[in-house]
Amino acid sequence: MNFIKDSIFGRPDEPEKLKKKIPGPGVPILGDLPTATKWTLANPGKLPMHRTLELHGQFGPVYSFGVGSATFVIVGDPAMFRQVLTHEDFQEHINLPFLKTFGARKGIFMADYERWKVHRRFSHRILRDLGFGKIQMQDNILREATHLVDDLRSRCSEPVETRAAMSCAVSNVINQLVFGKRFDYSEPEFARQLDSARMVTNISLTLVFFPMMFPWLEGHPDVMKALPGSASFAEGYAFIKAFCKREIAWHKEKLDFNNNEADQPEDFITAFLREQVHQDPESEHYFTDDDLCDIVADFFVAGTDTTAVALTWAALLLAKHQDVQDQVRAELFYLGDTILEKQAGLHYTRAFWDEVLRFCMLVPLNMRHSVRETSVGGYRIPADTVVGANAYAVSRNAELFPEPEAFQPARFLDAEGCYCRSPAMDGLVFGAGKRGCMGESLARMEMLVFLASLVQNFQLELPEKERPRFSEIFIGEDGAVHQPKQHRILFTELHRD
Ligand code: HEM
Repeated sequence: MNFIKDSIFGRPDEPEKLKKKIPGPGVPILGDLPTATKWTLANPGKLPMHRTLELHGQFGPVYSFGVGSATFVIVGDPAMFRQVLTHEDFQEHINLPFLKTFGARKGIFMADYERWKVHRRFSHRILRDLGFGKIQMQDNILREATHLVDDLRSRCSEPVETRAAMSCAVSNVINQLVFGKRFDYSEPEFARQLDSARMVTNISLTLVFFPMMFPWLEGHPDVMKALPGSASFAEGYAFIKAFCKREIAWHKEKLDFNNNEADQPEDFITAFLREQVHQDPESEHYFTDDDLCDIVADFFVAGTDTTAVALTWAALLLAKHQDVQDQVRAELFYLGDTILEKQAGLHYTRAFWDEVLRFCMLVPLNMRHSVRETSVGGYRIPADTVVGANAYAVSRNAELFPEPEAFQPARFLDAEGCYCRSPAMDGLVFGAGKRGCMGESLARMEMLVFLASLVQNFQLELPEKERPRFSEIFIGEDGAVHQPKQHRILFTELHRD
């Protein structure tokens, strides 16, 4: 029994160890600011996630640094990583003052604990009723895949910026689910929507961390709004909220609340509004229109660029590794629309996806905060400490994943070529525990269907011009999601004989 408990939550820490100071970089008073600046200047083009790995090697699996009044603890050992994600002492996401400044308080991601609990439970129920993550969603995704293929086919003569194409397809799946409609890829309104999602996802880490280091900024929204990257984030977020508000108003207008026939609501907003009329507006758990707007905005932001960027990485890796592309295609080429029913037998494709997600690490650092005093790895963690579960360090752990910098889908296959899930992948990509990703099953479905539609219809290649840039493209860019640098891929149509 103790063994099971320890492997899930980690081993209880011995009291005498808890007195140790957590090692880490930095100098007295100025903290990590000079050391981080020196590293950035010495490593142009590299990202903070790369530094976390170096610090992990230098200081060990738990290290800490301070800047301003904030202390950050970063945990990169696999068992401790899972402890941070699943233990109730770390069940809250970090307080992100900049998000609150721009009005994101009532959805799921940033809601206070009590509100989060109600919103998450309720949203889960609605999504389940809408067939979320189940085979019913398949039709929506398959339909969108045909639009994606048509779009790429019309642009076969020249290299295509993959991320933009993937964003259209992925976003329309969320649009169907949440708003009950899809957009034509050429609609200007849709382009604005996608630009806005990108402005939000491309948020600079300065904007994320600076206000945490200098909390007095929270009382000075004007200064916060002047920080670098803030204008673009604010513009993107305001557009998404305004769009969600318009959609809610439109749904309210057309919805017939007296018609109880509609047991099977067609989208999230309709289901939410139907529930709202049965609630007592005086109750503390009453769902307001503002709650709905923020929840819907959370789904839109969390569900668009994450999956689109995963597909962009996958396309890039297929273009780079033609042998891998051949093997994925061999498994998917003749499956047509039956892909999701057959997925259990798609051994190479499942291994491919695990390796893509391990290799590119979309969310390298999963940030939580300690809700009470606790401990990790023998160190005392005071209440209200920001604790980062370093998924990137786990993904580069050579004991778990030999030659971690090599892209090798076969590492997830056994000697017979059967897919073999590694327990080390648990929580690595989608988080885990009560705060784990709400969209994992949908994202996995989309990744599989859209990937199949690409390899069934096109040969993917890196254009000559992009080849020398490969390592630069690969180091990628920061933001809420780790993404490859902008690039283009050549899609050549395949003909079935
Ligand atoms: C490849 C695609 C995706 C990746 C890599 C991803 C990753 C993540 C991660 C790492 C978290 C934080 C988990 C934690 O703290 O343990 C998260 C949270 C979340 N994700 Fe995703 N996600 C993806 C797709 C989606 C989709 C499609 C949706 C919605 C439809 C979605 C909705 C959410 C929401 C609402 C949360 C906040 C959960 C909470 O705070 O309780 N995600 N996601």
